Amino acid sequence: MARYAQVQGSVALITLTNPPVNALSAAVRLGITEAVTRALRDPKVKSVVICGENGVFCGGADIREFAKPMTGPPLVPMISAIEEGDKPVVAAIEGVAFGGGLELALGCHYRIAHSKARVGLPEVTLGLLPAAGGTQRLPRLIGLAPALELITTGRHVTAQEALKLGIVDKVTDQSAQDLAIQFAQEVIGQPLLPRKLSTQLTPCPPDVDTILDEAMARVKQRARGAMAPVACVQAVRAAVNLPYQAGMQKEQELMAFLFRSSQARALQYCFFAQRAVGKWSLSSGAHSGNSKPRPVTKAAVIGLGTMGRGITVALVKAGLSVVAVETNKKQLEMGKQMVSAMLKHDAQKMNAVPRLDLLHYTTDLSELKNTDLIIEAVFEDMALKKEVFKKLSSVCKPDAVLCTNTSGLDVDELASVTKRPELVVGMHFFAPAHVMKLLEVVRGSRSSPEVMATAMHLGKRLGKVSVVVGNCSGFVGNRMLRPYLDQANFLLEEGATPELVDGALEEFGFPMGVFKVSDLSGLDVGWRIRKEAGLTGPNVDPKDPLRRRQGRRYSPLPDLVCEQGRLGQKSGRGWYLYDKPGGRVATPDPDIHKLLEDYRVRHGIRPRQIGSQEVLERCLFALINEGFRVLEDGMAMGPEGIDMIYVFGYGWPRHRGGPMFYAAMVGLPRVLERLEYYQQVHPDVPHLQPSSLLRRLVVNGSPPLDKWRDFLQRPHSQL
Ligand SMILES: CC(C)(COP(=O)(O)OP(=O)(O)OC[C@H]1O[C@@H](n2cnc3c(N)ncnc32)[C@H](O)[C@@H]1OP(=O)(O)O)[C@@H](O)C(=O)NCCC(=O)NCCSC(=O)/C=C/CCCCCCCCCCCCC(=O)O
Repeated sequence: MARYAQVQGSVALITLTNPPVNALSAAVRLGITEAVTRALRDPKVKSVVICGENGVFCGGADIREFAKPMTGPPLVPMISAIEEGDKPVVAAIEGVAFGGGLELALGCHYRIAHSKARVGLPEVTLGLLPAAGGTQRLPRLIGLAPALELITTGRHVTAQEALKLGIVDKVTDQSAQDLAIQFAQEVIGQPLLPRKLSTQLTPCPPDVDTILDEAMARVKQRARGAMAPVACVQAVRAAVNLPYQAGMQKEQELMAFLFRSSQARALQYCFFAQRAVGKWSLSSGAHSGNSKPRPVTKAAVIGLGTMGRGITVALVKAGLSVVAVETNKKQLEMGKQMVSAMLKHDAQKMNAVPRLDLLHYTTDLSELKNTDLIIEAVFEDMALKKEVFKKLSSVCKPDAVLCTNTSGLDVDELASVTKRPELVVGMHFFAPAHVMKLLEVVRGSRSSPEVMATAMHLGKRLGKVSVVVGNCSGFVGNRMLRPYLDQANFLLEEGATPELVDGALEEFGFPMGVFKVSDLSGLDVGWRIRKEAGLTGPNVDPKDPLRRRQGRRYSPLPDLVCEQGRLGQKSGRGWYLYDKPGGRVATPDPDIHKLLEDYRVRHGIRPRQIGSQEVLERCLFALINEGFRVLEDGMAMGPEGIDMIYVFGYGWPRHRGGPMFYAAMVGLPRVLERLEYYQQVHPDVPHLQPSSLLRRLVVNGSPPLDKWRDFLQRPHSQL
């Protein structure tokens, strides 16, 4: 796992060999330890170079090992032995040096990086801290403020920035390994002590306490309950206040606390789940490994509303040539201006030139003859979308892929109006589409494996986390949202306020509670959907009482709020009050409290005290229950897909792993017991009826999440 060679007569070359990222597994650590001992003992060796095979230095500790009992030599003494040795050691960094990989490099006396290399300490994103000396050596090397920023955010830096910060000593466009070997010979005999970071003091500005206090306040505010960033600041504080060995002791103590935490487990689960969803498979046997994507060089977007503009920007940023179609001339002009502005803004941030040359605007669908893939993003109306698809089917080349950005309409119904249903697929982006990482790729019953591969591959090019889902109403994300929203409204009826419900959800870790999100999105969106579904407005069955629709409990509260012209942020009033239309700062509104009180009086509801626990259980367990139904219905490949949808699309706190992971952490028997309880209290809410899959899992001893698939009834997959 580490190769040893002697080169140029006196240089020992140690190469990490653990593809694909040379993670520091037990075997690699053993290999490095043995190789370093050999090099330090061999009198013919005067200096050492450490590098990684296949153009990657090291992706850090082996994350898969964290779930198992530790074996092999520990990292800390391994790195100390390198630093303490009396021969200069040079790290040759190609590809990446992340986490333990950078800590290994910091234990070396010199670091040389390839110009395309990136370095960083991303442990915080895994619920950990850089506990192989990273929190003690990096501040000593680059100073307090930059070290705090890198360690608490896990941000990756380019070789050029690493050079400026002083993390690396040289950057080369040639082979980092060759330069390191040459450099290792040049530094033989130079004093090593100043290069041993553990012997140095952290450079301290006079306002050191202020810097640390501000950093702590900042991470607490951003962390939304995540513990690792806070522990990172505490560890870096030790690098300032304590001698190196005591600082290391503090680093280990903090790591021991984080290492076994549920947050670390959740974040590490997310790391692997994010990668797992890219490896899709269909019930037909087609999968990401055997299905080839079609080449896409020219794409089109139909409709330049909010979604269409964001999708256009995302495509151009990925280097695709894009035809943007908008039949309404005024809307086209407005769209054009906004797309250009967004592209210019992004390019400015990255010091690049906006690729406006990749764009062509038109009102004419017949200009799509040569496009490889078209994304329809017109108004969410089935009749309109069908009309567009019919036209696309006749004007586009026969093998062009037709995608819809619908957020929940039937993809098969759209495919049925084309002459190529096998080339139709859903690509459900989330607003703003050029920013949000999530993409639901919706498989219609006739979507071909090739077309799935094309959509998934395009998602990857756009930098999205793409998840394959089945074609059901609302797909996965929005389908699970409905019971969550319903419960939030029912809680208002029963005695809660918007700020009480939102407070509990924000305390849980959501960036915004459900009512603030609704205000942000615009309350009229849901109102229109409810009208179309016959839940409110003229199509309501006259026999239905006000708080009952289609055989189940219904809360008309959101409709009443809309009827008062309170449409959310855009009108300056929604569930909250804003300082002006378009204002962002929500304040609780006495008028809403009055509306709720009057409503309860009118309907004879005695308000009761509602606590955070009930808010969380009712909102989150109802959502989770629908997640089990999604699995049972075969609409998702597995719980990982659902979790990634919620983490990347709906603000579910990553340190809680996603709803299905959270359910497993809470304990499935507990989730089942609470759902049964609430269902008894609210028998007219079918969403609270526990799913059969949840019951089956509990009966079978609550197996771990990666075994849930074994308990699905077959044939189950709609994918
Ligand atoms: C940028 C990457 C490296 C590569 O990206 P890309 O090219 O796109 O490829 P990927 O698809 O992401 O990855 C390819 C496959 O490799 C797998 N992978 C990647 N990195 C790792 C890794 N570090 N470990 C294991 N596996 C890894 C990945 O899953 C893919 O596999 P597959 O194809 O899906 O099967 C990118 O991958 C990346 O960013 N990787 C992660 C980098 C990272 O986060 N590194 C930090 C790791 S944590 C670390 O280094 C910690 C160091 C401190 C060590 C402390 C030592 C532990 C002390 C224990 C304390 C004990 C307390 C005990 C208390 C008690 O007693 O209870």
